[in-house]
Amino acid sequence: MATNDVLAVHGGTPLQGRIRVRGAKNLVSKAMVAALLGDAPSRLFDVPRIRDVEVVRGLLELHGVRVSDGGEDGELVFDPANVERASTDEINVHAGSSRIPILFCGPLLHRLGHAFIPDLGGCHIGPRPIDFHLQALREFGAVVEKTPEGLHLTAPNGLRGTKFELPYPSVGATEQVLLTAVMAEGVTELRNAAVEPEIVDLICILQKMGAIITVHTDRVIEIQGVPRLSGYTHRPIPDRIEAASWAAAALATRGDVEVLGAEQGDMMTFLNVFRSVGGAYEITDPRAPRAGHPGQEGGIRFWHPGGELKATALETDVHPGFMTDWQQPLVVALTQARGLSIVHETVYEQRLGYTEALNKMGATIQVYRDCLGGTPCRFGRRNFNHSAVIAGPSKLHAADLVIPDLRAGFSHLIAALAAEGTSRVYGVDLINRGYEDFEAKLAALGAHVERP
Ligand SMILES: CC(=O)N[C@H]1[C@@H](OP(=O)(O)OP(=O)(O)OC[C@H]2O[C@@H](n3ccc(=O)[nH]c3=O)[C@H](O)[C@@H]2O)O[C@H](CO)[C@@H](O)[C@@H]1O
Ligand SMILES: C=C(OP(=O)(O)O)C(=O)O
Repeated sequence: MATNDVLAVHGGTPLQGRIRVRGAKNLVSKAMVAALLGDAPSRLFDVPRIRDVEVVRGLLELHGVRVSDGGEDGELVFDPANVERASTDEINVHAGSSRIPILFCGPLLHRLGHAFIPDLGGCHIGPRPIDFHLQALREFGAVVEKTPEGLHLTAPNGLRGTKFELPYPSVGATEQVLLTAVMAEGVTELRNAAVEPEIVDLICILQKMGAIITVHTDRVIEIQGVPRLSGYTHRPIPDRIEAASWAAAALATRGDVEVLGAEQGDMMTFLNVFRSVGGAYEITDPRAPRAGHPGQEGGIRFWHPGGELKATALETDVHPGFMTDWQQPLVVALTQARGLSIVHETVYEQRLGYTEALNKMGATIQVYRDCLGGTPCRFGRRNFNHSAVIAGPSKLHAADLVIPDLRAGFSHLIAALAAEGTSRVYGVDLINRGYEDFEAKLAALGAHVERP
């Protein structure tokens, strides 16, 4: 961590104002990988300036893809005319920085017959194995060799469509199958697929490129391989995790924040919980114009309507359930709710470690190994602290905090903003991995923060 990687946060001021979210971190980076599959340039709008985008851009450029800025702010153009092998040393510069490199497997195997994948990064919220990815790739005909420097993959007999059932609806493994199956020979049937909005948007992109993908009921996706794909032009779905994070910040600080660009459809489950704990929101998107504001850019306005927040019980789950990435920011707001809130984290086994820092600030959160929810999950009886009981309301006070990962980091930041006094938050640069210009946005919302 750099010595200046610290933010002094003077808490106690409600966040108020407007900020804007752009393309979703969890779609944009995959859309960039999809551009590798085309035989013509692709154009992507609303690309946020975040670390994951830089990493994927770097990897694409190493593989010969020309990446340039388009005419609009946030527009990137990818020209895959000269895709080529990159050296393992150069690729390894990006080792440990993101999870996206694993999705280069299928596209690179199609384009080059070989792929080298460095060690993955991403948030430390559980072991995060890639066994489903590798199993699926082997089913397609890939040969995977694990070496100390990373993964080498080849496809000596090409890639062929297959029938594959995921043991759990993994987002990344579903994307792996999609990005591989679209140009594999024959038909692929994927069962127990993830159907997150970011996946549906990736399917839209692939369809624009010429892919034939059918989403059946019951998490079944069928892909008919095609011999060539063209480029795409696409404006991605907005970042629903960032939008929910600002919503949680508004609630925890008793503030009022309009998130321009946020969309109701992909946030319905979050909105229901937000309202049931006592938060207020208004859909201000252009499809719901307000009198006197015709045609203005809209989104969702979130605010604390006064009075006390109410405790709730929630379980994180795959879509359409309550997203795991919403959990950490929302829990900070739950420390301000009267009564006992219960959170059962069913997607990652180790996503509650950040609650220790909240307790240090005055919160009362107890974590449990048991499944404290209606649905027993994969982690029950496996010794993982994956349920939490939050007793509130608690008065939060300032503390020195070290950011462990992206969403936990944002939750630390919200807690510092809601707390009385000045906190020092170390390792804040990690937040740039998924929150564009977060310091400028904090300033726009009236937060008192500074780099000491
Ligand atoms: C870059 C990106 O899009 N990240 C998102 C993506 O992560 P990511 O795609 O890594 O998450 P997955 O949906 O794959 O993981 C879900 C669960 O499946 C397990 N698993 C996954 C793959 C595998 O091969 N074996 C295995 O056991 C994981 O350890 C985890 O417990 O979806 C998660 C779930 O919505 C989000 O929290 C992340 O923000
Ligand atoms: C877990 C997350 O991301 P990643 O998969 O990139 O680590 C996240 O965005 O909250």
